[in-house]
Amino acid sequence: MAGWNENQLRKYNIKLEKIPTLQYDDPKLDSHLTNNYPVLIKGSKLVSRVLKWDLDYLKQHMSSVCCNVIVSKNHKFKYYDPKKITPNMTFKPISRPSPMIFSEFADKITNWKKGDSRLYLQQVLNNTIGQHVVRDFVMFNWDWIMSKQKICKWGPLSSNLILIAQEGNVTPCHYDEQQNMFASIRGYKRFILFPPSQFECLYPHPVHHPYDRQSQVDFDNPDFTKFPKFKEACGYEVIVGPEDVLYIPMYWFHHVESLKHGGYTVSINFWFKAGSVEKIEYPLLDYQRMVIMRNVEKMLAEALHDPSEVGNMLKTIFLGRYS
Ligand SMILES: CCC[C@@H](CC(=O)O)C(=O)C(=O)O
Ligand SMILES: [Zn+2]
Repeated sequence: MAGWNENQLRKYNIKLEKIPTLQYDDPKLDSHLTNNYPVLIKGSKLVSRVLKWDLDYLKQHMSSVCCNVIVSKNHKFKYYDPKKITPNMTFKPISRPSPMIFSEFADKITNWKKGDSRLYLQQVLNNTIGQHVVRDFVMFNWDWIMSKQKICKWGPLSSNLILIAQEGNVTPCHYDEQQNMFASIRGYKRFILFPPSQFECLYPHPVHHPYDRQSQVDFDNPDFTKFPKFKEACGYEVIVGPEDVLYIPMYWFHHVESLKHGGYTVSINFWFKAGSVEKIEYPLLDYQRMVIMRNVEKMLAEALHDPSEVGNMLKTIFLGRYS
């Protein structure tokens, strides 16, 4: 008996495959992780000691903590890097940060009405969030996840985010440059993942754009004229429920939604820096090709001293010579 059903999922016309599910102690698990292949992991008890982290409990223990909350005029919370907004740019994001204390966030989502702006709490778990929550934090199954970090030769744990989303909230398709072990505490989230090899179908914004790493394609209303190859995208879908852990390999695109009518969701992610690559092997891995493309964009912008000239120079290099 799954705790969710199909009509809680948003409708997209994208071809979808399934992601494998393995027990935390399955001998096949490590080869998925070391080969940067997504997998849903059951039974790890990674966050089982904090299943009590619901709004009431957190209101009790971190009510006056100021948290990073994103507010959106619609259901999409598309991340942007404010440091990449330049003075001569007209950039009007739909969602924006609106820090508030936890009790205010809890009250706003409890009393939310259709038409109100939506909220998404995305707070780094560190010692500013109060001793009680920090004490719970140490009760994660660190032995297990650190054993995976070691086996996979990932870099250090860079951060944990606690994520509290309203039902129906969407984090649009994007990729991260870190390995991610994503744990669900409350509610169900639907993930649609795409491998780095589908870069050409997902059209991420230019590296210097505030929406760097985010797909330009609006899944709710794809513009097939501007993004024709999106028709060829083939996603890998998985529903992540309480106590499940999803491994999201670095550079894999992912669209994430908190199921409609499922109540608010509470999740924790574990971002690990990429490990250092001992020796480059050929043929290159698809994620390494994304790293190269990012470096070309960065180097050109640096050399030209103007990110807006990068496109023209790439066109000059390519048209009639490589096309
Ligand atoms: C800010 C991080 C949001 C998260 C997706 C989600 O749970 O909405 C994600 O994209 C990730 O963990 O990488
Ligand atoms: Zn992400």
